[in-house]
Parts: sequence; C-alpha cells; structure tokens
Amino acid sequence: MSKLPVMEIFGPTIQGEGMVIGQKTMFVRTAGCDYSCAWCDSAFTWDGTGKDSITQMEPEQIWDELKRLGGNGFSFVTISGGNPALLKNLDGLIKILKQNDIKVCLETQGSKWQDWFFQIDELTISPKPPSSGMLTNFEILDTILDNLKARTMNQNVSLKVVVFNDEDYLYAKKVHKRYPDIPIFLQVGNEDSRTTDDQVLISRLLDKYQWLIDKAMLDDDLQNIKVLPQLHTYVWGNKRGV
Ligand SMILES: C[S@@+](CC[C@H](N)C(=O)[O-])C[C@H]1O[C@@H](n2cnc3c(N)ncnc32)[C@H](O)[C@@H]1O
Ligand SMILES: Nc1nc2[nH]cc(C(=O)O)c2c(=O)[nH]1
Ligand code: SF4
Ligand SMILES: [Mg+2]
Repeated sequence: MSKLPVMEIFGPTIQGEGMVIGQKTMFVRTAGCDYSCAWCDSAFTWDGTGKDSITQMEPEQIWDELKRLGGNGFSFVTISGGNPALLKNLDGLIKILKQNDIKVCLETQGSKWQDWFFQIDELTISPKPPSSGMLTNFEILDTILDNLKARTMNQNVSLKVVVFNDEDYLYAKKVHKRYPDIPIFLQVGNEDSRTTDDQVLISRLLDKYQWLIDKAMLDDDLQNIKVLPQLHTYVWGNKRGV
C-alpha cells in the first residue's frame, strides 16, 4: 500500500508557469503543505477548505485517471500541490509515468529534499519571498541545489520567485546571487487569487507584469533573467482545474 493524498487531477492544459510555460500537460495536485503562504492560490490544498476533495490513491489509480482524462493526447505530467516533496512515496507514481514515456515536471518550494527529485525531468524550485510570510531556510535550499549538482544532463532545474513588491524583488535578486548558475524566473504575483471578475483581474495582472518587466530590464544585476506572467490566469482567471 503506497497511497498518495490527491487533491485534484486535471488536464490536458498548458503549463502556465516557469521554464516549460506553454507545454501541454496533465496535472496531479497533491494535498498538504508545510508552508502557509499569505497569498497561496492553492490554499485549498492545506487550509482545510478542500478536505472533502482529498482522495487517497494508489499510483495505478492516478495513472488510470490521467488516461481517462487525457487519453493518448499527452506525454507530460506536472505534479504540484501543496508540497509534493512532503511525500516520500511519490516515486511509485513517477515510476509508472516513466514506464509510459511520460516526462515529469515537479513544482515545489525547496523546503524538503526527496531522493526521487533525481527522476524529475523538469524540476522547479520556488523559494518564497517576504510577502508570503514564510522564512526561507537557506541551509536546506543550499543542500537541495547542491545535491542536484549530481544530476544527469537530461534533468532541468530552475528557480522561480513570485514577486509582489520591491522587497520580494530584492529577495529574488538575493536568490539569484546565491545560485548564479541556476536559471531563474521572476513570476508576477496574483494579489487577488479569489476574484471572479476576470476583466479587473487581467488588467491588474498586466499592469503588474509591466511593472516587473520595467524593473528587471533596467537592472544591471539581473543580466540573465526571465520574467513571466502566470499565463493560465490571463486565459482562465482564477478558475480551478485549468
Ligand atoms: C501553488 S504552488 C504549489 C507548489 C509548491 N508548494 C510551491 O509553492 O512551489 C505552485 C506555484 O504557484 C505559485 N503561486 C502560488 N500562489 C500564487 C499567487 N497568488 N501568485 C503567483 N504565483 C503564485 C507558487 O509560488 C508556486 O511557484
Ligand atoms: N495551467 C496551470 N499551470 C500551472 N503551473 C503551475 C501550477 C500550479 O498550481 O502549480 C499551475 C496550474 O494550476 N495551472
Ligand atoms: S508553498 Fe506553495 S502550496 Fe504551500 S502555501 Fe506556499 S504557494 Fe501554497
Ligand atoms: Mg496554480
């Protein structure tokens, strides 16, 4: 028995964030997080509001559900949460995905290491800036990124920092300075991840994107930087399961 706490399985959709933005992908969202970010857009995975949606699933059942939803139309699965890195036994799911020639992407915040990180094709580590209310344990983050130096050429690792304000921006610069060899993405923060007024939301997010671009483009410290929106929010607003 190696069941995993699953909050939702959805797709196919596009990966809206980070280094594989635009990639056609299925999503598996696990339940539970060791953080509680002030602005978490997936708080239902950890704040109790989604507890009735949590299903304990065997990896085979997750694979069956992915096939039911995605048929033969996908070759990429993104695992997010919550923090999937809380789950020691996630390797069972990764194994089945690999056996079926599926590329695997993981979203995690860099607070926990798992040996199965080495099996992830596209690993995004997203340490949290001050506006989240969380404190980064840089010793753990150092260890994770140090461990990953032993990875194979086939595995991509990137950092992604969500930026809401000037303080967050300085934090992102600090992260880049500490790990200059890891590709880093700045991501627009969504201040209102609950509103259903898409027009207002999108217009605010566009302003925020422009603000972030303007800052980064004028900054000599950030020569090799990528600045991205959360693309899915510009298409579907705060809708869940897309
Ligand atoms: C919901 S988290 C789940 C994975 C993992 N716990 C993490 O934070 O990386 C997925 C991504 O969404 C980002 N995110 C969460 N809330 C956001 C918001 N309000 N605006 C922009 N990005 C957000 C996180 O920073 C993270 O990069
Ligand atoms: N389309 C889409 N792209 C995403 N990239 C990261 C997501 C996440 O919640 O981890 C996410 C999500 O929820 N939807
Ligand atoms: S670490 Fe990720 S899932 Fe956890 S609270 Fe923060 S944004 Fe949400
Ligand atoms: Mg999301």
